[in-house]
This record gives sequence, C-alpha cells and structure tokens, in this order.
Amino acid sequence: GFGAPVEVTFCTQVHYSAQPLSPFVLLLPGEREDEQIVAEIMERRFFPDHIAYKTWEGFHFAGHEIRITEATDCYGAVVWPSALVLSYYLETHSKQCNLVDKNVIEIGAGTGLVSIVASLLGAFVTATDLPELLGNLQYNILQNTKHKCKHQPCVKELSWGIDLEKNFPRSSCHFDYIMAADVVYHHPFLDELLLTFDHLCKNDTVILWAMKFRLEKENRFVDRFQTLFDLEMISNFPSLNIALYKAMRKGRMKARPSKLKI
Ligand SMILES: C[S@@+](CC[C@H](N)C(=O)[O-])C[C@H]1O[C@@H](n2cnc3c(N)ncnc32)[C@H](O)[C@@H]1O
Repeated sequence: GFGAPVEVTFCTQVHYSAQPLSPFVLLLPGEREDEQIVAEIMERRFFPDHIAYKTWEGFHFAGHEIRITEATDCYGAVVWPSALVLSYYLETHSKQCNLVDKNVIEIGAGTGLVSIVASLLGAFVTATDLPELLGNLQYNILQNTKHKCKHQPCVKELSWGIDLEKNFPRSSCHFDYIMAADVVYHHPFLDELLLTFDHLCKNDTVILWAMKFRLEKENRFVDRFQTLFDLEMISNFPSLNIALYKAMRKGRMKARPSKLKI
C-alpha cells in the first residue's frame, strides 16, 4: 500500500477505573459502539489514487482536505491512529473545546495532523518535535494551513526535558492547551516527557492526550502522570487500545469570584 501505519496486534488488557464525566466526554462506555465511532474516524483517511512521487495520506477534518507527507524511517514520520482520535475529538467538540484564539502547543507532533486541525479550528499553534522531524513537519503544516487559518502556526524544536526554561520560559509562555498523541511508548525519555508536561502546564492549562496502550510500562506512566495532574478519561476506544484524556494540574487554585458576598 502507501505506507499507512496499520496495526494488527493489541497485546495489553487495560483496566480503566470509573471516571467522572464532563462536557468534554465523547462517548459513555457502551453507549455507542466503539467500532462505529472508530469506523467514522478511520473514514476520514484517504490515499492517493495513483502512485505519487511523494508518499502522502489524506484526511478530512475541519472542513478541509489535509494531505500529510510521510517519511518512513522513524516514529514521527507516519500518522498514528491516536492523532486521528484527537483530531476527531477536536473537530466534533469544537463547542466544548473552543480553540478560537487559544494558545496551543503540541508535543511530539510528528507529521503534524493534530496541529493542523487545531490551527484550522482557529487556535494559535506551536507544533514541536525533535530537530530531525522539523523539516517534514514544517512542510506539512505550511501546505495545509497557508491562507486557511486565522493564525499561522509555528514549528519549533522541543526535545523533551531539554533546555525547557531557555526555549519555553515559564514567565512568558502560557498555553491554554497542551496536546499530545501517542507520545508514550517504549522510549527512554518518559521522565523527560513528564518533566515537559510539568514545565509547560500552568494552573489553567488543559492537557489533551491521546494514549495508545501497548505495554505495562505505559500503564505505569499513567500512574506517575497522575501524581502531578488530575486525569479524566474523556473517551475510550478498546478496539484500538487508545484512550483520550483530559488533564489539569493537581492542586491548582480555582478561579475566585470577583466579588465576595458577605
Ligand atoms: C508515535 S509518534 C506520534 C507522532 C504524532 N503525534 C502522531 O500521533 O501521529 C511519537 C512522536 O514523539 C516524538 N518524540 C520521541 N521522543 C521524543 C523526544 N525525546 N523529544 C521530543 N519528541 C520526541 C517522535 O519524534 C514522534 O514524532
């Protein structure tokens, strides 16, 4: 085929605890067939009808045809199903999660689908990844957002845990949303990843994180993540082993009413 990352084995059994529901919720477990929504999500993807010079995959989101050029040599070079799940959520929940004029950062953006969809929905987006991924990421972002977005997205290096204060100073960087799709897998930078979430997340920042479960180690990352953040599952696709989470900093100060009634 054209290099689509089709995954056929799902090896882990994941047990999710009951979570409180919020306006962010996409589906209640058992309310609609998981497969039905998964099919809807996967239908957003299309492929070239002829052999092209460059390998690309197409997607329909936010009223646009998005073409993603893929390399085939590393993890960030294809579009992973978690990115589709998060993009679908953003598009179908644009009222509850209104991105217009919001400041969004995506970490581990890969080929850029989520950043592109968030930009098309009106956000000001900073798409980040390792230096070697930035050329292709920049290309996809430009091709799919130029003259189509309220705010032109930018692409920046962010290697997890490295030079965070230098490149993203706490005093001047404020993100309304941190987005991440499929950033937890068997890599040696899980500590640095957690550090990065911690560094970028302010009291009012919302983290939207699509997590693909593969191994026990990844479940442990979720436990560690919960020591710093309140985590809420907002949708769950057992047939893909993907869960979508919303998280906010633990122990954050709630907004105070402007006038106290005595
Ligand atoms: C499985 S891919 C997911 C890509 C994209 N979010 C998607 O869902 O299609 C993981 C991404 O994390 C990035 N990544 C891995 N280790 C990283 C690190 N130490 N610092 C920054 N990004 C990293 C990879 O380059 C890759 O783009």
